Amino acid sequence: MSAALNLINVSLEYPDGTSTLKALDAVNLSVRPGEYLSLVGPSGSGKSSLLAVAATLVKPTAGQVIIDQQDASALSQAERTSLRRDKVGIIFQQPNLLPALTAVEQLLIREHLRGRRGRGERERAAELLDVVGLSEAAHKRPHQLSGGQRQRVNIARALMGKPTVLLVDEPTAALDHERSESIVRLLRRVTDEFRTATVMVTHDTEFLALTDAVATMRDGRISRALVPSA
Ligand SMILES: Nc1ncnc2c1ncn2[C@@H]1O[C@H](COP(=O)(O)OP(=O)(O)OP(=O)(O)O)[C@@H](O)[C@H]1O
Repeated sequence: MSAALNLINVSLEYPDGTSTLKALDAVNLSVRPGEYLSLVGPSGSGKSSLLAVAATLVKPTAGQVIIDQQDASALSQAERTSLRRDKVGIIFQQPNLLPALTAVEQLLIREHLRGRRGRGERERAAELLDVVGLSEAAHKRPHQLSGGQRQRVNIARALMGKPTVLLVDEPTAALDHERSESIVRLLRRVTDEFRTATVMVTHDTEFLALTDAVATMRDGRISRALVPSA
């Protein structure tokens, strides 16, 4: 099966005084639909840079980012924005929910702004809240939800646009052990059910066995290994 996300020889350089700093150094990575990849590595090794480039939020200095057969590097900025909107789900460490909105409204707001206000959207939002175990909390606002529940809303919201690629940055950083495990398990389940190519940056090495493979970053370079068995 062809990859849903393909990075080919991707480099990202930042100016650093008189020289340049290579945040990404000729990175090659491909992730298939239904595959759940952990991305680990020390602070400053390039994990966030890789997610930002894969999300098409940052243009690499060199190389290609291919999402669902489309080469983002060959697109205009407007085309990249619509590729991102249609194909990429992004889950940041902090859920960034809007305080005034209920859980179901958090899922609907983006569709609403896109002019999609039909019954289909409301049904999908209800279905996704069920998938993440929050049917009962659909009408609660963020301050009435626990940290784990807020992160579940964040995950459901990222799935609203039916993404091909799901990029997740430290989803468990603010959670205790038990809640962290249930979030990693939930991401496993949605990866299987929705066939997303999921990349999760994590420091929680104890949950790596729930994912299919581990890529390690060091000084902007990546190595990929099969996941060690639990
Ligand atoms: N906007 C920027 N301008 C200049 N240098 C940057 C910028 N963003 C990142 N860097 C540098 O690029 C390198 C990779 O950073 P990156 O944030 O991708 O690492 P990371 O592995 O995600 O780190 P952490 O685990 O601490 O979040 C670091 O040396 C960092 O200082």
